[in-house]
Formats: sequence, structure tokens, C-alpha cells
Amino acid sequence: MAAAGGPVPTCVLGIDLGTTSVKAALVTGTERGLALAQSCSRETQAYSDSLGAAPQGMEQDVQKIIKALNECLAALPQQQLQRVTHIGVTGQMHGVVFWKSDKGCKWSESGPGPAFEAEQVSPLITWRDGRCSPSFLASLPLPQSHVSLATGFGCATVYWYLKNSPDFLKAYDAAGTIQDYVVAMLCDLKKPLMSVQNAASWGYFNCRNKSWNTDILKKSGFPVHLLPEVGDPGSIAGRTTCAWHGIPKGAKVGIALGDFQCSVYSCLTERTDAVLNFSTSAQLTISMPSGFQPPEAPDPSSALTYFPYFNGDYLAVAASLNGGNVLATFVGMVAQWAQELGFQVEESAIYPRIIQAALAQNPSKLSVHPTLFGERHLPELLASVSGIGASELSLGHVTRALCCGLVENLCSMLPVQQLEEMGVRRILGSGSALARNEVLRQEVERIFPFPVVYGKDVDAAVGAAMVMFHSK
Ligand SMILES: Nc1ncnc2c1ncn2[C@@H]1O[C@H](COP(=O)(O)OP(=O)(O)O)[C@@H](O)[C@H]1O
Ligand SMILES: O=C(CO)[C@@H](O)[C@H](O)[C@H](O)[C@H](O)COP(=O)(O)O
Repeated sequence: MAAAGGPVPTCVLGIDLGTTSVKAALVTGTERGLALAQSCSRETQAYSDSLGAAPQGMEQDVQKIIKALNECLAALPQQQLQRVTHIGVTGQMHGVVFWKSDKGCKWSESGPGPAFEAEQVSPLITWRDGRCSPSFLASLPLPQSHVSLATGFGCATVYWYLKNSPDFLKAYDAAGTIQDYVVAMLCDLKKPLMSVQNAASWGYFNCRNKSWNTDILKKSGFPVHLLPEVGDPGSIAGRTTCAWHGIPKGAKVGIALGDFQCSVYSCLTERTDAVLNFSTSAQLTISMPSGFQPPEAPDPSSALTYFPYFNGDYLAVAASLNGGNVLATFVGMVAQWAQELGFQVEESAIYPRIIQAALAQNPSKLSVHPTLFGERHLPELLASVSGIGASELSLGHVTRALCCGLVENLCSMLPVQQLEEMGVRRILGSGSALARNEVLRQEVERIFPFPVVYGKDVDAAVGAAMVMFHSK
């Protein structure tokens, strides 16, 4: 990783507030470029009941996310945290958390120094939330955005509350993604700041003029006062207003970024690279030529979307709602069946066993179409299994077929032939679900006719840190 010219920060903390886990990475600037000095990840176990929107709701407890963040930082070496000059923050896009601007958190002395806990914040309504039905979305004003509106997008969720629980919104005067919330707490921002990357993921945002569809939103009674200010990715949001886990007061904090853009940034070096990220979700993405502008009106039936990257560039993204979350659901199902049969098996013990079992099986006729959660362009198409032969029903056969299906599903959204036509010559793999699953990696290498290079499992956090080394 080569640092840009000019005075560079010495040590940068990168944070990724993911859907399943929080990752933290300490990246140092050396004469040979940037190096990952330390990293840590902690599962958040944050899923919470969505009282108002069950069963389609998919909410997370912000207190638990911040607890996992604090545990990650407490596990990093103090002497390195004391050298941190910049903090890069990224996380799960699309979702929305609401808070009271002057009461969003409570600072207190913890072991190595002050830390904050979430206070007077709503749950995080995540990108996986399904409360906005197709008919509800169709009832909303037409956005002026190149990104099709979907359930789980921040603006769609706000409209849902406006219609179903307007008093809920009256309790808050600030909103953002979970990563915008953390930046606002660190810098004590009265008005949250949001990058173009995250604004595009909320809907009703025009990337060309970098502004919200304020007129359209106002006309329909949308609480536009909740919309954050928008800034360029890579810009500085502010400075820490106090020491934090040993990080000196005054550290520069970057505007919060999108997670898959940071995963891409951590490894993309050639325009002929495609990045395949498997985390809770999954994305297959390639960078578009400089100057590319997406079509103004999106095609909702298209599996491909264009997301803002850095410096006005765009990424073409096959963004699947089905990634590691499908494997996690399968593991949960196995644990549930075992329990119904009278056995208590920890899910953490099931992953290595199903992976080992699948490594002993070659691909078979068993075929799994894995879209348990539908896709944004095909919300009604759920999962299915076919080619079931009596001799191919072992845990290994099923796991191998599931991993194969996940990769083939992404390929159906951005086909190999299209990658070849766009000049792709290599696949860069990222995300914990890929890093921790050899069967998934084998299927990637079998299905893609390109060399595959793997990053680490804290790619987005590393990418967020790298951006700070290159920020002005
Ligand atoms: N012990 C494990 N072995 C292999 N894969 C795992 C294990 N635990 C979790 N996973 C996979 O990792 C995925 C989460 O990856 P992660 O990068 O933490 O997600 P995110 O960045 O979205 O928070 C889970 O959805 C699951 O499929
Ligand atoms: O849906 C898209 C893009 O539209 C995804 O890339 C989306 O950004 C990600 O699923 C969310 O940010 C969650 O990411 P992760 O927690 O799965 O890493």
C-alpha cells in the first residue's frame, strides 16, 4: 500500500461497523508504504426485536454495536493507540439510526481513558430490514436518483415511520448510518455529516449535484431536518473532542464511508481488477472509467447498480442480499435441528465441521439457489434446491452446493462474460465470510476463470484507514 506524497499521518485507526461484527485496524505509515500493524474484530450479537415492524423488521441494538467497538479498541495496544493521529470510519450502508443531538452518548472513564456508550438513540434499522413492502415503496414519490429505492434504505425507513409511527420520529433531531453516528459522537457534531457514498445508499439523493431531493421530500411531508449534511468521501468531518481509548484528543476523523467502497479501496490497484466481497452480504464490483456517469433513471430490474466511489468515480456493483448471512442461517438451521433432536451444538462449532465435511466432497448435481432473502431486483425470488439425489444428501454435499450457489448467484448478477468484456483480469477477494471459508474460496476459484488474490478479513477497516493517509 503506497502512501501519497507529502506529510502523512503516522498511525491511523480504521473502524468497520459491520452487520455481524465490528473490525478495527491500526495502519502505520512506513518508508515502504502502509502496513497493517494490529487488528481486532468482535461480533456484535446486536440483532434485536423489531417491535413495530415484525416479522419483516431487521433492527440492531446500537448499545451492543458500541460495546463491541469498545471491546475492539480495548484489545488494541495502548502504545499504538496513543500514536493515532487520524481515524477512518466505515460500516454497513443504507441503515438508519436516530438520536438526540446533545444526548446521543454518555462519556465515562474506562480502563485506558474516556470511552462513550450509546444513549437516547433508536435501534439501527439495517439494510436487511424488509418493512417497506413493494406496494409501500410504489406509494412513495419518485426519487431523482440513479439508485433505485429499496426497503432498508434510510429514506424509505423514515417514510415508513412517517406513515406508521409519526410520534417515533418526534423524539429525535438527528439521523445517519451507524458510522455517521460514531463520527458525530467522536467529534461532537450537532448536525451529523454524511458522505456521498452513504447518502446514495439512503435513496432520494442526486449524486450529480450532491444534494438530497429536498423539494420532492418536503412536498410529501418528509422530515428533511433529519437529513445529514453531505460531504465528499475522504474529507475530514472534525476532530475528537476528548481522548478516546488512549487516542489523543484532536485526532482527525474522516467523514464516514461505505463499507464495500472501503473493501475495494483496501485492495484495488488495477482498473482490470474486480473485487468480490463476502461478508454478511456479498458484492461483486468493478471500477468504472473516470468521468463515467450512471444513467439518471435507474432500471429497477437490473441486478447492477452504480455506487459513488472516490473523486467522483463510480463502482459498478452486483450487490447481493445473500452472502454470509445465508451460511449463518444454514448453520442456525443445523443447530436448531440438532436441538430438536436433543443435542446442544454451538453454532461456532458447526462452521468448522460443515466446512471440513464439504472439503471432502466435490461439486455434485445438488444445486442450491441461495436467495433466502430475495434480491433487490427480484424481491419475490426466494431460495430453492434442485437435483437432489439420494446419495448426495450429506452435510458436505449440501454445504458445497450452498457455497457454489452463493458464488453462482453473484455471477448471475454480473456474469463472467460481462467481466471479460470489461477487461477484468483478476479477482480480489475480501470479507470475513470468504477469509474463513475454504470451500467458498474453492468455489470462487472454480467458477471464475481469473486468478484470485485474497485480502485480510478486516479489509473495509484497512481501507477506511488508508483513505485517511491519502486525505488532504
Ligand atoms: N466461525 C466461522 N467460520 C466461517 N465463517 C463464519 C464464522 N463465523 C461467521 N462466519 C461468516 O462470516 C459472516 C460475517 O462476516 P463479517 O465480515 O463479520 O460480516 P460484516 O462485515 O457484515 O459484519 C457471517 O455471515 C458468516 O457467514
Ligand atoms: O447493498 C449493498 C450496496 O447496495 C451492500 O453492499 C451494502 O452496502 C452492504 O450489504 C451493507 O453495507 C452491509 O455490508 P456488510 O455488513 O455485509 O459488510
